[in-house]
Amino acid sequence: MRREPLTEPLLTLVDAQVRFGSVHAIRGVTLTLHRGERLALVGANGAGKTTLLRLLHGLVPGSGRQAHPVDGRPLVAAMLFQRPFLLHLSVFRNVTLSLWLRGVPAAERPERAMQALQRVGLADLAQRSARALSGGQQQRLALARAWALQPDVMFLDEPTASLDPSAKREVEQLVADLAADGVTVVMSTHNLGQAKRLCTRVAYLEQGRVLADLPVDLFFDPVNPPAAAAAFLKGELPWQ
Ligand SMILES: Nc1ncnc2c1ncn2[C@@H]1O[C@H](COP(=O)(O)OP(=O)(O)OP(=O)(O)O)[C@@H](O)[C@H]1O
Repeated sequence: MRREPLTEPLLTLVDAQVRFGSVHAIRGVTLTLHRGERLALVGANGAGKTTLLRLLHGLVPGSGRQAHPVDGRPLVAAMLFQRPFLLHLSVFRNVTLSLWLRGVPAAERPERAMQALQRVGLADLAQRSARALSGGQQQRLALARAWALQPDVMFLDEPTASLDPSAKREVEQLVADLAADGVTVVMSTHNLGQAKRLCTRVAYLEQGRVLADLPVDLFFDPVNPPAAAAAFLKGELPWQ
């Protein structure tokens, strides 16, 4: 497979550590995230994927993180959680409120919110209560809310984990669309097929360490799988 040249770095971790009391959740992780990459984090339950996403986003205190400026301004990032946290408000207000929280001027909010809702196919439901949406629609709303922020990078924590196959496909398509728009993506997933479909690079975590970090074709090389992840890959196949 042809390798894309690396673009400028957005985020760097150098020997990053995260501790929750006696739990050492991230141990000595060093990685650089470049603009335009789509990085999948894979590994068993408790390996540290969510914590690594939260560290990259700056949501947990940890050492060794550096966010780089983009075109001379601070990096803009957004995170999507496994189960979206939605307020008891309309679909539209859920988006405008997050724009308000990020300091977007009032005059810009309605248009940006509607554009984002159109992008995810929810414009017709703008006035409906967000809590009345189906699981797949809620995840699409969460994507719209993140996309409205015009982020450089999006962190997705198992974005399709609780969805049925058709909602899963819709959300996967939207993630692919966001990436095609130039948004850098880091996502955790237990679905290796999804990592293969959506990502350019895969990092395998075990007990808080990154044991393999490779371009997607090398990670899933059927002849020479990365030794550190071979047992995991064998256990998780066949892909869903
Ligand atoms: N807020 C917290 N307080 C204490 N321990 C935590 C906290 N968050 C995570 N941990 C611990 O850190 C380790 C890594 O958890 P994390 O949720 O990052 O794993 P994961 O790979 O995302 O797991 P899963 O696939 O089950 O979502 C686990 O041992 C977990 O119990």
